[in-house]
Amino acid sequence: MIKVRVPATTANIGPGFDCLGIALNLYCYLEFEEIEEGLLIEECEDEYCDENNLIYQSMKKVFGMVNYKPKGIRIRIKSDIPISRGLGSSAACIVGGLVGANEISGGRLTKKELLDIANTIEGHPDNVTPAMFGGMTASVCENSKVYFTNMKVSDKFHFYALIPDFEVSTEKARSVLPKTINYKDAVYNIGRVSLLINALMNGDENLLKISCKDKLHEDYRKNLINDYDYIKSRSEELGSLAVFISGSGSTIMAVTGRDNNELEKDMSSLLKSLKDNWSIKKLKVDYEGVVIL
Ligand SMILES: Nc1ncnc2c1ncn2[C@@H]1O[C@H](COP(=O)(O)OP(=O)(O)OP(=O)(O)O)[C@@H](O)[C@H]1O
Ligand SMILES: N[C@@H](CCO)C(=O)O
Repeated sequence: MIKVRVPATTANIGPGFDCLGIALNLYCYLEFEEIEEGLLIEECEDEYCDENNLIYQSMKKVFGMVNYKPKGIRIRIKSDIPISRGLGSSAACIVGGLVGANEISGGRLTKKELLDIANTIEGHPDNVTPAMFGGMTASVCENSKVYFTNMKVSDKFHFYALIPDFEVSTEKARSVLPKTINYKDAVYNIGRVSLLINALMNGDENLLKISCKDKLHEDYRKNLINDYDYIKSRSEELGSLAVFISGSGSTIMAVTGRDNNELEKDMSSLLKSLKDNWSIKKLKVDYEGVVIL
């Protein structure tokens, strides 16, 4: 039996739409086994418990590429990554499925080759790259190949995920984006994402404050997240250096410059006063990416 652990990921990080992502220490655990026949998916939510399951569909891509025909497949899912909350649950399924299938079929593909397949399935590389390799990654895709760089985030920064009980699917969150953007907005983001990478690596708090801002997706998506503006402004008042939509939402990510117990306490009581149920999770950067346990 093969056991795989895949980290959650937060993508975009403000201005880095579809490019920047960070792996976090919240995990999806998967077990894989070749069985005599059929498809057995254990501990899976009913709506995902069939042939269309994203983990299984990802496995089939690897089997097809290396021409391996398993008799049957058993998958067990134990995931702490909430679904459709902007913490990379789909990337974790894809990366986990690809790595599991590669192990079952004799380990013929490299991690880099698996990343290229993962990106094709997900449609953008910003979650699957850190899920595969860990750390903070900047990635782009050219001719179906992912080119990326892997970086360390300064230990100075702390990540607080504010996770609501409602989902926002990536499909929905992409459907509200405009078809074109204007030059000014593109320039706004290009400058900021360049500075943001530097700020996160070097622990530059002032630069983080200025650079973690976005004009390409936040304004269009925030209406899908109840109380977004209120939570963001209160969180900034309480000492967050940056507050952004994690991936395509619905989670809101707050970054602080120190271990801020006060912020955690104050944010918890603020979130309790809202009409939806929100939880707050303090997360660290994961530097391992997917691992075979
Ligand atoms: N534990 C799971 N079991 C089965 N399928 C899952 C699981 N987690 C995620 N999925 C699949 O991933 C889809 C959710 O992907 P979606 O892109 O909407 O959200 P996300 O990946 O959590 O968010 P984001 O991409 O913004 O970080 C589900 O509809 C399902 O197909
Ligand atoms: N970059 C992606 C991340 C979510 O999958 C988006 O914002 O749509």
